[in-house]
Amino acid sequence: MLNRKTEWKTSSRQAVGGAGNEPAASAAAPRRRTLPRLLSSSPPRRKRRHRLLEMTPRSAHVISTRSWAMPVIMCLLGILTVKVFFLSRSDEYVSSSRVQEMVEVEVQRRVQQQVSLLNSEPHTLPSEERGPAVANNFPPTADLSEKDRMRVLVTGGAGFVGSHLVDALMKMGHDVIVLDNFFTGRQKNVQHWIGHPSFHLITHDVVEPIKLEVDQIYHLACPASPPHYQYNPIKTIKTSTQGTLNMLGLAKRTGARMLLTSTSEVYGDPEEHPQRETYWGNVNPIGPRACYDEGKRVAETMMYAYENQGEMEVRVARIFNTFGPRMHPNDGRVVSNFIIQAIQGKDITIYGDGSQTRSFQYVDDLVRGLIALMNNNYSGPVNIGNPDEYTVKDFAELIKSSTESTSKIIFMDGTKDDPNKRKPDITLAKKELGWEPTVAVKDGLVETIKYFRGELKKTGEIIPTGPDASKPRNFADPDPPRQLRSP
Ligand SMILES: O=c1ccn([C@@H]2O[C@H](COP(=O)(O)OP(=O)(O)O[C@H]3OC[C@@H](O)[C@H](O)[C@H]3O)[C@@H](O)[C@H]2O)c(=O)[nH]1
Repeated sequence: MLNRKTEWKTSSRQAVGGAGNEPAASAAAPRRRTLPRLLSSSPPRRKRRHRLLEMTPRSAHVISTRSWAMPVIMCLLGILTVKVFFLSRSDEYVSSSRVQEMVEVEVQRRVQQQVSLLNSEPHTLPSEERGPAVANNFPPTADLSEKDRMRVLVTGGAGFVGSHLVDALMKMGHDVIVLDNFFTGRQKNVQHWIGHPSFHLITHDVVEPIKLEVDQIYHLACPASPPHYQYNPIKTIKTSTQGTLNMLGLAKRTGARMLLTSTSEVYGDPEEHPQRETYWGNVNPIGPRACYDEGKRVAETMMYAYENQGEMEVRVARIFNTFGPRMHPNDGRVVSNFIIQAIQGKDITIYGDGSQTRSFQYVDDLVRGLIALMNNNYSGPVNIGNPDEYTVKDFAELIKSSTESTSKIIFMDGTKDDPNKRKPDITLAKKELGWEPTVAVKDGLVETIKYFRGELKKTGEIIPTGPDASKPRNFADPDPPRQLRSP
């Protein structure tokens, strides 16, 4: 050992010194070697690798002095070669060319599958390929001529009213485009049209602009139930203002006629009864309902400003309380709450003393009214509602008897700025549109109760959305209250 070390030291000195009898080179070499040692105990990795690869006279000398190293290295190489040979024959070993071959085959298989899907008619595909969202049979649609068929946009088309309007337009034979951000809308409301060549569903928030080619626009998008629109008042205002501006911009660019679904809430807590379209309303501009009421009022203002300035065709429907199948189980409005409570034997909750009045129309009548207004020459605002007026207390009794419920009717605190009375004057709609409601409230209730019984069967229990859900959203808590989530 000692001899070898000495031999190595001697030979390394010989190697360095022997490399050059020039003094400059031999003086510089020790300085280069000692500097890294000051910084670390071993030389840097890169340098070490470099030294191994470099065949300097010193390393050549080291190899030559370790003559036993060569057979060991050869032996190791031999073992490695044998191992690679056996591995390549085993099942676990897959060469890179084989991997590439397998990938190509798989890609080809998938492309062929997609091409065959595209070539088949959507309604003839086996159900497992279509997925659960596509209906087996579409409802029948009219075969309109190219001249009569229109591209109709329905914003909020997956909502309660929107989806019924979509049904009517599809059945008439038009091409229908639905825009919905699914805040209160549900895909299942329009599921029966998915896959139909004339139906297009786009997930989109009207607060953002969109470019489409359309002939008519029904602009419904906006939460309409008090707990929903009060949940995020700023968003409600943006939807009615920015959303309506975006749709007006689209209408102007395409030359489409546009209908805004406004509301009886533009009359606020009315001092005129029943309300005619000429009444200017009584709205608290800073109350909890203002985000919706004032939002719709300014939306109406924008519609007529565009009409006056832009030579556009606009229509405004002031919709009164509406009910029917596809109302959201967490809607929170009086019809859905009372039915849900009654069929589950829960307390029927009246806000206030129940003397306030409302007039209820069935959704089919509303849809007929909207289509009549859109396709009529009259362009001023028109009330669309059923003048059949009830106190909320009488309405609770009606629901209780219609459902043969054992529920108790209870009275809770009234809500702020709740209008005391509401009933449409529909003289104008009768005269200009030849429209009036045809479905009696009791008949409409039969269908609606049947629908909610079906929903209850699917979900087991429905917890009605109470007045607490109306509290504006706290921005520190981004999680929506349970009542606003889809069941
Ligand atoms: O559980 C309930 C729910 C509601 N109510 C009361 O029932 C009356 C009707 O309330 P709703 O929530 O159904 O609807 P509102 O009439 O207040 O607003 C509606 O007006 C017309 C539409 O444009 C809108 O859809 C909506 O804003 C109110 O007096 C309300 O306080 C109850 O007594 N109990």
